[in-house]
Amino acid sequence: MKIFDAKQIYAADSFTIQKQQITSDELMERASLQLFHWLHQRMQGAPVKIHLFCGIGNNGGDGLALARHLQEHGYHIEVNIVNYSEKRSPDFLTNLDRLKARKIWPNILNGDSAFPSIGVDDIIVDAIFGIGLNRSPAPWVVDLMKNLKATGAFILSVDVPSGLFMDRGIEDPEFAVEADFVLSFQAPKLVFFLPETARYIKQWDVLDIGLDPEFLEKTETTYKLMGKAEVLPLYRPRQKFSHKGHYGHALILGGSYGKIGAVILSTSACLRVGAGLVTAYVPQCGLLPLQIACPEAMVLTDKGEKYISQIEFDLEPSAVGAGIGLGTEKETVSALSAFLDAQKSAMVLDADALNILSQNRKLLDKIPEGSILTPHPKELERLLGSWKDDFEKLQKTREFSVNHRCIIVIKGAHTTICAGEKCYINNNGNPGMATAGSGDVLTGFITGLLSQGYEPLAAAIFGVFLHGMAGDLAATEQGFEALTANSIIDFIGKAYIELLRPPQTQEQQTEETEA
Ligand SMILES: NC(=O)C1=CN([C@@H]2O[C@H](COP(=O)(O)OP(=O)(O)OC[C@H]3O[C@@H](n4cnc5c(N)ncnc54)[C@H](OP(=O)(O)O)[C@@H]3O)[C@@H](O)[C@H]2O)[C@H](O)CC1
Ligand SMILES: [K+]
Repeated sequence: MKIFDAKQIYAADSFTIQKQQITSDELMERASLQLFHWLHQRMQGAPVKIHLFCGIGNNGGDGLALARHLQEHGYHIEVNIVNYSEKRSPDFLTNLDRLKARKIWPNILNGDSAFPSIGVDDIIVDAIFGIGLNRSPAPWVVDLMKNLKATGAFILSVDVPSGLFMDRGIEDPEFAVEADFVLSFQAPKLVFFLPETARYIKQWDVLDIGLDPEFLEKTETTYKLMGKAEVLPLYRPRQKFSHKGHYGHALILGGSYGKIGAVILSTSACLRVGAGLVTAYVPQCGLLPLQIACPEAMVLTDKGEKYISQIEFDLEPSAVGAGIGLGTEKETVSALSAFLDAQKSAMVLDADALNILSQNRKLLDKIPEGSILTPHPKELERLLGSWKDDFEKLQKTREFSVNHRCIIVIKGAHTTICAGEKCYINNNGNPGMATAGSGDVLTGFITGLLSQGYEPLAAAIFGVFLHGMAGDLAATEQGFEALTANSIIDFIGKAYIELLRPPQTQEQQTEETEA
């Protein structure tokens, strides 16, 4: 699913208005009717008080139009206008007149107004600011936002939580509304998935307001949300008359004294994602544990007892995943440097391999083209330097990806894959996966996919999605707390099955609900 920026949404608005020969007011009416239907379907006329807080722009206009539909259907509403500017938009004014014609008189809230009384079981509709926010809200508006939160009532935000910018971070964490639910028009917004702003959005849904489909199709976006529709076409089915040689020979390279477990996790993940053959290359102390834990894998040992000091082997792996538990000893750095000189095809670089690259920046030029780097945010910071907000972080990551011709997988709640100027945001996975070794498993998955012939970007996208899906299936059975990295490996088979399961027909869905 594409994630459009504010400029593209405004452009889609104007294009739609022109092509469909409608007025902007009609578009607002569509938007507000969608909001109303969503609410009405869930509330079924329940006598809960709904407090609408409307700004003076089009987001506020949506709120006013929604108030009218709610009132027409007998809902108990109270309308407040957050009067932060005198520049009221024409469609806001039209909807204000329509409300007044129905004898609904909104409270006008200014800096010195008392905050209306709201019960904890009431509902708040937040239509203060939409995608048009371009400066921090005035202190009294911030106070009002704090008061909304303090009521404990359910907050439904229209389009975006008020106070969030679409292209930069906020100055202070209190400058935005924390929404329990966001109803976003046409497409989700980037801020829903960024670590600094995602906390303002507990849940979200998209409302289709009929923006021109052709325009949306043609408009290229920097960000895409990964879903089954994007991931499934990447799948490479296994052939009936194939043998293990068709699925590549992957090499997992890493480990040091006390960190052999990481290699075990990566190696078994690589096997279980479908690699034909897997060899682990480890220091000598890793031989026994690996042979016992992963009997299907082969093991090659370095001459170093406790850490890798000179990478030498006599095989031509179809994919390499390096860095897990590697350590950053001086000899290991030289060994990795020499290895990178010889390695020509795209590989996966993780953990200490990334730390070594950050500390020895000359090595960055040796990264084979198309390689996949899988940093967690701290490792990313070591590679890129610090950033002022998530937007700058993503911009720097994209630049790094272009300059070093590699793919970067930023691990996190919404793992984000940057490949050149394009980024793909993952939307599955769960907090149970924030556990030791989860990243080692991901490295194993991506390496295993590369070895089976997936293109680097496809391997990264497919691997991240399957990893999240396996984690979700594991969490369903085990809960968040008991989930370990091994659980993710154990559920990879079910994740494949789930991914490949044909969509249910309407009849099957009904049968399931009735059962
Ligand atoms: N296609 C769609 O998705 C549709 C969306 N709709 C809704 O429209 C809003 C966007 O509406 P817009 O009027 O452009 O912007 P806002 O309502 O967010 O803001 C209104 C104006 O407020 C000014 N502004 C910005 N920041 C501040 C601030 N901190 N303090 C005071 N005022 C501020 C700014 O104007 P200025 O000229 O003063 O800079 C804004 O323009 C979208 O989110 C949807 O809810 C349509 O209803 C249908 C189509
Ligand atoms: K809003």
